[in-house]
Amino acid sequence: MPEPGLSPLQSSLPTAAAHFGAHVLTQAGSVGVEAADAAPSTVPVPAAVAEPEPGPDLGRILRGPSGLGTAGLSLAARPVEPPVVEPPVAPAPAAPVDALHIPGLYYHPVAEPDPVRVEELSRRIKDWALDEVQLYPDEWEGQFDGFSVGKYMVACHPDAPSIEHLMIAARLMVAENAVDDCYCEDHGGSPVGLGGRLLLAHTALDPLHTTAEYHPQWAESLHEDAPRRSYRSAMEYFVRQATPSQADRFRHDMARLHLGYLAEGSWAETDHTPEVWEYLVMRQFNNFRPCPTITDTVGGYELPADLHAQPAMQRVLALAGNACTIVNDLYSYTKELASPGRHLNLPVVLADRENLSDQDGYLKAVEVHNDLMRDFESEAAALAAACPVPSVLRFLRGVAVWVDGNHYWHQTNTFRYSLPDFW
Ligand SMILES: CC(C)=CCC/C(C)=C(\C)COP(=O)(O)OP(=O)(O)O
Ligand SMILES: [Mg+2]
Repeated sequence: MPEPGLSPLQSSLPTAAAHFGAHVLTQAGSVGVEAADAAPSTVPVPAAVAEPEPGPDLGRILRGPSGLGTAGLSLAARPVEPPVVEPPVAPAPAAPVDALHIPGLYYHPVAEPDPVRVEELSRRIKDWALDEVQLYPDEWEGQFDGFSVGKYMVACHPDAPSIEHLMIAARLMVAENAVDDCYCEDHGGSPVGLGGRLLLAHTALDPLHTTAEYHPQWAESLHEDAPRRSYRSAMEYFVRQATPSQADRFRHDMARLHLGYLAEGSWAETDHTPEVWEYLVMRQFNNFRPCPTITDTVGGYELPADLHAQPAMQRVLALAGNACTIVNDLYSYTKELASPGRHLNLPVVLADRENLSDQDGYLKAVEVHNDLMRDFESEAAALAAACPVPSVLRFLRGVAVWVDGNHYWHQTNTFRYSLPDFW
């Protein structure tokens, strides 16, 4: 069951996010107030967090440019704060009933995702998959529906101003899973030749620039299989909505993801079980990170590149992605045990490398997850206090909501996941 009480992140972010977020949402789209209300951001807020001095680099960015005629460009000085209005106190959402429960797992229940949005998004993403990218043959329809990407993305992006913004996230989520399933895992994937396939697919995100003679062959190749068709199309929609630096951020995160797939594949090929820390390295790359880091694009605003690049923000993003990904290791444990070959996940590696029983390996993985969650939350709270810029606060809130929505999707996806009998 979830632990009671406010996390450091909940204690410091919600008020700020509600104030600044509501402001930005109003600018971004018509459903702003409703969307902001749907986020679990209305918990009571205790006393303000003490503000540490920003480091020299962060201080410089917050002060903004200092040359002649730049007075209006300072991030810190920009008069964007609406009047402070305390949000209404809503009851904390309860854990869903017909769902999987991992005893001792630290997580935050979310409000039930808006069913109207879920239905509309589910309909539109299926149309895209079938009509625009010919994603799957008829016999995979049940698995596509059972994945419930509509519910997933509505839970993770309650502040999206429109269904079209949600479609940005949903297309990428479907495409990322298509590449993982078809190139790496159980829908025809294999470590053999993986590097070449991933590299060519990566150019659907980060295009080839070459001579007129060779360019057409490359362009045609992007239509040759479902992973490339879906990456190409999802990216085309994404870059229309994203700023150039958001697109660049995404490409970098996807390159990280592909590097992680390659390490996982090479260990599978040689039947190598990594040390626990080595596994954690691989899983930091083979990771959900590209999903929470588009929260600003999906929300209709931008976290400036300089603030995204801050080491403190990078640490928060890595911890959030790692917590999300170890959640997957816990919920997909039985699915992966049943899959062909030996599938690595944190419980399996812990049991092997630390000579633990399967049960103790699993229970230790729960602890590792909980530590990652707590570190994510305290580092995000510290960053929010050090850098109370509206876009930073809203972005941190968006990442936290993504982490919670990701947990919710795993916990409620009983079509895909089940739990071991360890308790
Ligand atoms: C959505 C996205 C960026 C996916 C990339 C990698 C991925 C599919 C995961 C991090 C989930 O892990 P896993 O491959 O183990 O997924 P399942 O356990 O099969 O659900
Ligand atoms: Mg898994």
